[in-house]
Amino acid sequence: MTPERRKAVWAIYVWCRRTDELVDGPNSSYITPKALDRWEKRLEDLFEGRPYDMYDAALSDTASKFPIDIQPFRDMIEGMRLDLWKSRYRTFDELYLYCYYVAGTVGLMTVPVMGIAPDSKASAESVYNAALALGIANQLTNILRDVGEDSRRGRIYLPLDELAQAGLTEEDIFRGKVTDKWRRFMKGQIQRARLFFDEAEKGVMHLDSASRWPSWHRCGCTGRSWTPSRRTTTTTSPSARTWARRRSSCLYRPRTRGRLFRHEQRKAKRSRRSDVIFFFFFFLLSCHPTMIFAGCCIYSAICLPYTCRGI
Ligand SMILES: CC(C)=CCC/C(C)=C/CC/C(C)=C/CC/C(C)=C/COP(=O)(O)OP(=O)(O)O
Repeated sequence: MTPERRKAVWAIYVWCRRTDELVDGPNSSYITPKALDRWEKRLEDLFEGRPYDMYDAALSDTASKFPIDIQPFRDMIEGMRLDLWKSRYRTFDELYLYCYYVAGTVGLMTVPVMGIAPDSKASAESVYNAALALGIANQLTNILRDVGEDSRRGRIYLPLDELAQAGLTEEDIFRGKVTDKWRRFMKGQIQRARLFFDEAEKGVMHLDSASRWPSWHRCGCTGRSWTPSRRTTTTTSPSARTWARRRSSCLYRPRTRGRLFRHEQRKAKRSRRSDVIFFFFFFLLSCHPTMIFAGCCIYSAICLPYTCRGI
């Protein structure tokens, strides 16, 4: 990513982190809806070029350089408002809305910074939808990872109607006992999160090429690596997290990368083919002792640069 875009993404990240800290951080017990209203007023001010502090100034600067819209930022604050009073989600629709507020919005905030590839034939809407899906997928994954932690705070972010259909109760969640019913239920939840990752992955290749790598990383490593993990269906312990992270770096990277950058793979294959042809040519020349020097010169002057271009 270009340094300017990187700074802009940091500014967005810092604002999101601070917003999240309001309801999840050490002072969260003092946060009231009024405090969130003040935070929203501060957001409006910084979008109008009146930042309160240097972190706001970073986002204010980003808003002046990139076509970011204020609405996803407002929506994220709305998600924090929800977190102040809501600790149960009756259906997936309710949960989806929460996921949009607290995570899908991040996708919408970042696409204008990352940029859409100039040669992309995809509509802007489909790229934004993919970005939204990446946020939802990550939030669902976090929810599945943190069931134990959330339940200790009295929160259940799993759709209650689906829990009931699986024959599970709130008590089962608080007890934290892993049963076959629980495993079956989690498998279904994981499958759904993976669908959102699939949706997101389709959009990454339409991003500006300089911005694809971090998005792909979020699709393939930090998020999705959790979802196929069997261990996450049975435990939410820190060791399982470490295990899943390790797994993500060795298994998921090559597979997803292969899919995302298929055209780059084809390019590399073409380059390997030309490499073989040139090497053969070089070999023929080198058969005669007087031609070894000439062969080296021809190879390094003509063939090598041509071969490397394709990589
Ligand atoms: C796919 C396309 C077209 C674009 C990508 C656009 C981007 C970068 C979207 C990012 C969406 C995203 C990853 C949102 C994050 C939401 C989330 C759940 C954050 C939590 O982050 P963690 O670091 O996992 O949280 P913890 O601190 O709880 O571990």
